[in-house]
Order: sequence, then C-alpha cells, then structure tokens
Amino acid sequence: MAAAPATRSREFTNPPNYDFPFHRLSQTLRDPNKTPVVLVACGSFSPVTYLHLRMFEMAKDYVRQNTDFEILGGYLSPVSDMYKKPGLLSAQHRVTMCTLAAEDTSTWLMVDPWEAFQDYQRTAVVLDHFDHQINDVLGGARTADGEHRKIRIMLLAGSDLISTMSEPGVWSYSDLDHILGRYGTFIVERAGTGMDQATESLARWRNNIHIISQLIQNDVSSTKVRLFIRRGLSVRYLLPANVVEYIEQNGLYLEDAASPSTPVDKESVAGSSKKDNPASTLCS
Ligand SMILES: Nc1ncnc2c1ncn2[C@@H]1O[C@H](COP(=O)(O)OP(=O)(O)OP(=O)(O)O)[C@@H](O)[C@H]1O
Ligand SMILES: O=C(O)c1ccc[n+]([C@@H]2O[C@H](COP(=O)([O-])O)[C@@H](O)[C@H]2O)c1
Repeated sequence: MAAAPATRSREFTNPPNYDFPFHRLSQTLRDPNKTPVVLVACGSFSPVTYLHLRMFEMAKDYVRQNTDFEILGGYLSPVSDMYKKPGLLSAQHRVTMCTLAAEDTSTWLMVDPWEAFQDYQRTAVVLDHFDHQINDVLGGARTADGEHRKIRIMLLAGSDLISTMSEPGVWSYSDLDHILGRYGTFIVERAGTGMDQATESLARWRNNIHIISQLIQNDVSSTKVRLFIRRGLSVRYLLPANVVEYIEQNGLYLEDAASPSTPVDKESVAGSSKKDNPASTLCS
C-alpha cells in the first residue's frame, strides 16, 4: 500500500478532556550555549518495558557526552488503538501502564495520551503536536537570563523502527523529510537490526540522525513479555513492579489478543520487519 499523503497543518484535534502534560518539563535551560531538546518516543508500549524507559537514559548519556543539546524532558506517546497491531491492548490500559512506569521510575519522563485517544496519527503529525504544545502554547524555554529559546523536538526510537524508514511504501518521503530534516532522531541500537540496514537510504539527513550503541545488550521486547505472560512465566524485573501488578490485577495478556478491527492495518503502516519471532526466541 502506498504511504499516506503528507498533509500538515498546525490545527490539531484533541481527544475529549485532553490536557498536555508538562509537570516534569523543565523550561529553564541550564547552559545557555546548548540547544534545548525534548525527546519523544512513539510506539505501542503493549506493555511498556524497562527497555523503553532505558532508551531515554541511554539518550541522556549520549547527549551529555557527544552533543551540544540539553534535554529538558521526555515523553512516551502510545499509539492509537486504530494502529491495528497484534497484541495491541486498549489505549486506556497502555496509557495507564506507561504512566505508572514513568511516574514511579523517573523524574523527567511523562506520558502524552494525545495520540492514544484518537484516530491514528502519523509520527510527523505527532511531533508537530509536541512542537505546538511545547513551543507555541507553553512558550519554549528560557535561559537563566530570561532569553527565550525554542525547544527542539526529537524522535527517540529503536533501530527496528528506524529500519522501516528504509522500506518502500511505509513512510512518505515528505514525512521522513519532516521528521528527520526538521526534527531529527536518536536511534538506539537493537539486537537483530543492523545500524547500516536501519539507516540505509536516510543518508541525506545524517546530520540529524544520532546513533546510540547499547553498551549493555538487552533484548527485552513487549512481544516476549506478552508471550511469557500467556505461558504463565514470570515477567518480574523486565518491567516496573507496579506495571507487573497492574497486568496481574487486570488479567491482561492472558489471551492471544487479536487487535480490534480497525481501518488502519499495522502491516501496511509499519511494514512487517519486526525482530521478534516468538517461535524462534523462546523454547516451547
Ligand atoms: N530492546 C529494545 N532496544 C531498543 N529499542 C527498543 C527496544 N524495545 C523497544 N524499543 C523501541 O521502543 C519503541 C517503542 O517500541 P514498541 O512499543 O514497538 O516495543 P516493542 O518491544 O518493539 O513492541 P512489540 O514487541 O510489541 O513489537 C520503538 O522505537 C522500538 O524500536
Ligand atoms: O508516520 C508514519 O508514517 C509511520 C509509519 C510507520 C510507523 N509509525 C509509528 O511508529 C511506531 C511503531 O510502533 P511499533 O510498536 O509498531 O514498533 C508507531 O508509533 C507508529 O505510529 C509511523
């Protein structure tokens, strides 16, 4: 299927009763010589794992050691239920689990439910939404001297997600140009997806693509967590304890969940190059 046409505007549809979360967003730039940045991770988060949370910490270390950026906040943006993907639990559960995880384990991560509680939104539009909320509505950041600075929004993603950007027909060219040209990305290396493969054909935006090596290899994935739960295996220490408790209390992932019947077919949106083949990653 051809990629969706890239139409963009600064008009955004908000879900009912929506407020943009910014309780942990710092709007003061500590070092006036740095560029303020907010990281946004888009994905299913079904369920959120420690790896999703660690991506932000890896990015923080990378930014401090290799760049002139200063991170002012980080957001998880769970995808809409309309993103038809096997194992995608309802947005309500996914947003709740992400919120439990972020609030309990971090001082700077937040969960934005904007994308989750409405129709499917392309990642370029999601980044525009963050740019609008953070820069237009909240007014960006200020230095200690009160000088205004625009906060740069950047996509944080694993290499499997970025590799879909090199697959024909998945992302529109103009969205890629918008995401990688205007915003930029931090890519966390992921077992099973080579960086060369992931960034193949994205070379024209190379100055906006930052590659982060996983110094401690960790191959946790939501797919494996779901499979463990279905088989009655423990998932403790793969995700935050309060998320494990929430899953147990609500009896989540016990069934081989089929995603809701919806207009957007996940395979046509993100391709089918997932690294996880449960049959090959777990003994039966
Ligand atoms: N172990 C990991 N290493 C690096 N990046 C990861 C890892 N797990 C998830 N990510 C990244 O987190 C983002 C959100 O991921 P997503 O919700 O799809 O998790 P997932 O574990 O890949 O899910 P699933 O197994 O259901 O496909 C994506 O950019 C993905 O590449
Ligand atoms: O905007 C696009 O065209 C686009 C194409 C493919 C994937 N995405 C996004 O990438 C994310 C993929 O998540 P996942 O769980 O399928 O790895 C999800 O947030 C999608 O909305 C977005």
